[in-house]
Amino acid sequence: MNVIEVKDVSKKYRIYYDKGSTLKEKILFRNRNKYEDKWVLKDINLKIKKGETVGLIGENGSGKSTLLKLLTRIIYPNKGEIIVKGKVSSLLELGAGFHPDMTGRENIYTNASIFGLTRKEIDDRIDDIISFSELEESIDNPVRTYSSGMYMRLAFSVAINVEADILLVDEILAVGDASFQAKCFNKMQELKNKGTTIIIVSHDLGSIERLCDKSVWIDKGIIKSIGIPYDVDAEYLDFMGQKRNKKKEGKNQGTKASNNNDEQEEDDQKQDSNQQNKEKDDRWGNKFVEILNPRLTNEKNEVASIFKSGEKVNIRFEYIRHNKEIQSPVFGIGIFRDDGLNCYSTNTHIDKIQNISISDSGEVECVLKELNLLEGKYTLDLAVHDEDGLPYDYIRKILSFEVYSKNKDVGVFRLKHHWNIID
Ligand SMILES: Nc1ncnc2c1ncn2[C@@H]1O[C@H](COP(=O)(O)OP(=O)(O)OP(=O)(O)O)[C@@H](O)[C@H]1O
Repeated sequence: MNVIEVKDVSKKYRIYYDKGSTLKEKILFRNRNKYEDKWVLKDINLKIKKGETVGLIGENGSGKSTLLKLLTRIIYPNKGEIIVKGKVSSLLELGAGFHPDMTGRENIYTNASIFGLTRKEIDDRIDDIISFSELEESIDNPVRTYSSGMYMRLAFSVAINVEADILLVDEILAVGDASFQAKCFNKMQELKNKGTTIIIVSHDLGSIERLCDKSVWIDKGIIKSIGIPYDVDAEYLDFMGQKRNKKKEGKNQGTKASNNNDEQEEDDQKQDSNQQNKEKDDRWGNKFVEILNPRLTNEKNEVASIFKSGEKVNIRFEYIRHNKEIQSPVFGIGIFRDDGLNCYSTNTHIDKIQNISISDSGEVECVLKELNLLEGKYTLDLAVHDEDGLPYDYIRKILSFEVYSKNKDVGVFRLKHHWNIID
């Protein structure tokens, strides 16, 4: 049975523009439109069954909270229809609904009564609510004296103790300390097991995967994908990774394009002097063979600096031979985590690549079939040297890159594995 049905729902906000504060501005801008309509949700269709736990994911400003507010009926759609069957409890804006001058205890009574509990029902539960919030010592102080974490504890404790059929939660797991977050998570798991329908907005994809049966990815006000969290989250992460790569590329091109002004020259000079310092500290060797134009490319053969864990990555660079006597140098790579840990290093000698014969110039590629590093920031070292390690060109931290992952395992690498539980 569907307990929530969202049918062709669109929502717009009206944004009013200031005509200016001075008389001159008011006259100048008198014909300016007073407002603009911004559609933040467009033709949303969604069905949620009783007992389902659904995660709403998406970039900042994509419309997730707006959808939750529509389900709570704090706001209404401009188009379409929303059907919600059952008692709804919600935890949206932090502490919304609390009166700052009332004590924690008084706020529990008013807040829980908004969710439809009678005074007797609240009396029966108040000890549980206070105990879950762990606010025994400050429960009789006005809530304006509470920290944001304390607000959240109180709000969550009320929201989960009103025995609603549907619980709507916005980003709860981002607030509060780790132990309270874990307690909230367990409580939601408990409610889920009891059959409560839960819709949760979160940027913590790991929690969504552990808790939810379904993920809904909202992008710029439309539903981009619905399905098993594992799949939808992966699609979303891919999309975000590609977007960040494009942004970075754009920025680089922008810097190159605006080469003519003084500020840019100053920046270039700073960069040059940084480069010279870097050369001193991070580059050494006799340059008999020189490394040039290093880059990392992704599965699509595009130059990139952000990769999904497990993705195929090619390390590429060119070389120029300045000393013709060098026939078969050793090429090497080293990957370091941002805390300096050497995650992996190898070279053509270790890898037993025989009979390397170079020309005056050429290109080298090291193909990493699966970059199974865990999420984090990394740098790359490149080297070309002779068989005894005498460096021709050794460059530390020549490139930086990031790895993102939806897996939350800990360590350096993701080792391929599976589990067998044997009786
Ligand atoms: N009251 C409002 N008036 C005008 N615009 C609003 C209002 N509330 C939200 N918006 C705009 O609507 C869009 C969607 O906002 P919403 O809060 O739903 O996004 P979100 O996906 O929950 O983002 P986040 O992950 O940052 O919480 C944003 O561009 C936001 O600026």
